[in-house]
Amino acid sequence: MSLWTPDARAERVDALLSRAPVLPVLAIEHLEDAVPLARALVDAGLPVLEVTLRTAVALDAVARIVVEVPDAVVGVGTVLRPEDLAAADTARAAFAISPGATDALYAAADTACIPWIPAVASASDIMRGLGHGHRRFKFFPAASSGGTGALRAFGGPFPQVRFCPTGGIDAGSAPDYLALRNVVTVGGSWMVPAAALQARDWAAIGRLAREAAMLAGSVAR
Ligand SMILES: O=C(O)C(=O)C[C@H](O)[C@H](O)COP(=O)(O)O
Repeated sequence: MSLWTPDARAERVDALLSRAPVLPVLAIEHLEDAVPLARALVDAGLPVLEVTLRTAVALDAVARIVVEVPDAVVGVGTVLRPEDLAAADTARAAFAISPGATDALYAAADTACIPWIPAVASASDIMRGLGHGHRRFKFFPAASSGGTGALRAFGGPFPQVRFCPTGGIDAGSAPDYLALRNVVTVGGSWMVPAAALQARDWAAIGRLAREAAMLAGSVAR
């Protein structure tokens, strides 16, 4: 038995992800970077963040951002196992998002209060997700799984499905994705270049984030 109806789940994910055209995907190595990085992104107009579980401090970073940057909508990324989903909930993240999906995660998400966004890369993946009552998916790795052409093609058999394409997208290609009716938001790390993060150059990250936040305005759907 699921706590979520398909409608409730899709509405909740849309409400979260549609707050910004771009979802920054973050790998935070140093806990002290979490709050200034989140502030730079939120102030630039990108309030929805994905903090990936790729680093040891990720969950502590989420907890800090939740408390200290109240305007941020923080999700936990790289959710690979049900334990990760539970940890995201405990850290008071707004959502959890994965690079793929497993039966164990589909089952755990049914009884979790935190909304979970599985990822797909094929029509079969989408059909499996639909069978579990999901209609919102990350599309990963977007660029190498067919990019905008694949998303346009998915729109035929799956008109009720919308996506957050992520993986290999940058400021140049993001507008092409955002122009598609079945794209809610675009995920990516391009606005947080490794060198700028290492140098704690929040101004440079803020500039790139501001450009990313303006992308939706340049797109006619
Ligand atoms: O770690 C995860 O859970 C992922 O799904 C992977 C990330 O979303 C992408 O690696 C971001 O892609 P880039 O913008 O190409 O850096």
